[in-house]
Amino acid sequence: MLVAGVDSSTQSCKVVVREAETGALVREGRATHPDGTEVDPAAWWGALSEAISAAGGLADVSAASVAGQQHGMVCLDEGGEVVRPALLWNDTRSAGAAAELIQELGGGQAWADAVGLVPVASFTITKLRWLASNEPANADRTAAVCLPHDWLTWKLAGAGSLDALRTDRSDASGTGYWSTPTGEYRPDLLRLAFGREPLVPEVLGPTGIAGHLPEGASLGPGAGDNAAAALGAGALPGDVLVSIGTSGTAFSVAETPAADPSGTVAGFADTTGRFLPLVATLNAARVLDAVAALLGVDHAELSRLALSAPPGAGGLSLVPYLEGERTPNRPNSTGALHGLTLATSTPAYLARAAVEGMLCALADGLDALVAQGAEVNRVILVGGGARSEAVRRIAPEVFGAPVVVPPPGEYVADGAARQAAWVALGGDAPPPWSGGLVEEYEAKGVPAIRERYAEAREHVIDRTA
Ligand SMILES: Nc1ncnc2c1ncn2[C@@H]1O[C@H](COP(=O)(O)OP(=O)(O)O)[C@@H](O)[C@H]1O
Ligand SMILES: O=C(CO)[C@@H](O)[C@H](O)COP(=O)(O)O
Repeated sequence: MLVAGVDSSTQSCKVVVREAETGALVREGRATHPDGTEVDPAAWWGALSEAISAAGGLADVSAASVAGQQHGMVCLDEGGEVVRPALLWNDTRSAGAAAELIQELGGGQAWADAVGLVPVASFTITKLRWLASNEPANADRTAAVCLPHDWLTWKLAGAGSLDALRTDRSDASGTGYWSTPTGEYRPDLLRLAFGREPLVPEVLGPTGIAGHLPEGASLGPGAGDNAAAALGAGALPGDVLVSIGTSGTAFSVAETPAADPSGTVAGFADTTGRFLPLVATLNAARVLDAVAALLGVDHAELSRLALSAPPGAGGLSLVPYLEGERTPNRPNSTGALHGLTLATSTPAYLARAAVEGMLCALADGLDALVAQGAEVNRVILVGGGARSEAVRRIAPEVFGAPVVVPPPGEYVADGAARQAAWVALGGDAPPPWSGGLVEEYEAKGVPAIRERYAEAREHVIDRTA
């Protein structure tokens, strides 16, 4: 029996077809997404169709699930047409709306208690407030609001009435109007943000059926991409997953919901009925892309250069806020390079500072998870940035914990496929797919890297416009 999993992520769409019982990979395909923090969902549909074709089609699968980038606001009118391009998780125009909403509900603690997170520009609820305030005609046309994975699942199921929209608790928990602690929508918060209650998708349980493909295969509930990665990588208690994709994320599977009034840790839900405390940064793999482009080298050479410079890069510290930042909440900030001397003005030192700076921002996230009660026995590194040898070898020095790297793969799409297998096979738990051999990286922690970074990150300036 075959199942399919989809990862509709920020930069691309990936499809895997696997054997339901064993998880063995049978076929895969991918296609790219356009750049930008505002994207017409039609581009995702085009990329999904291309990736499905590249993966040999879905005619022979028994079930499929879609995972996707979290938080993006997809507004639909009464007829199911998209009202405006989706605002993505990394679009910071709703930072002011986030500040308003925090103040209106009575502060961070009130939000953490109500839904498990404190609004920042990434979360859907702030985008709805921005729409109501800045594009009233588009707000008026909005009959339903859903997330990227909900919309793609609905399209795969034939784009019926708006009542057919479905989601899952992991992605619902990133909206700001669904409560992780209670497992219910908060229509009052939707009204607070948007002035009224647009239709929102029904939230399915872990193996709920969201619809069917034209050939009859069941569509699972799907998931937010980070929750799907946790399922795909088979994280155990004491593991923290760090994903280095467009976003950088650090998260673990927990038995109880997080409620961090500072907003650093977002108290998301996972795909299985548990919880997924998570810290996200806006700047991860693309920091390395940018520095490689700046130096005129490819990723392999960037990695070689970084590893040729000493730990700490001679005091050169790169603060990676190239897209503004969400953790810490500095949406208008810019990146910075501190500690430049004649000796450190070389490609090798810059490459090392880029890798270390990007990892230091994630190490701050690990600290925040620990403060919320997470154990960090080991870090599992996934995402495109984990393909860099420099990242893999420098990560334990920065994190001060052992790092394991599963074989290169598409862990979000795999998690979606494993959910689809659970839907197809039934039972109390997803099938126990065995992962491949992991590579282990251990190194003595180098606290000086983070100490220097902590000093540097206090000295950034905001963008001019
Ligand atoms: N060897 C490598 N070293 C560093 N970065 C890499 C490498 N290979 C791919 N990447 C980067 O990883 C990112 C894509 O990772 P991915 O996890 O698929 O992101 P997303 O899920 O956000 O679309 C791109 O920015 C890409 O340039
Ligand atoms: O905003 C978050 C998590 O809260 C991001 O992790 C998005 O879910 C996008 O993920 P990638 O495309 O970078 O994997």
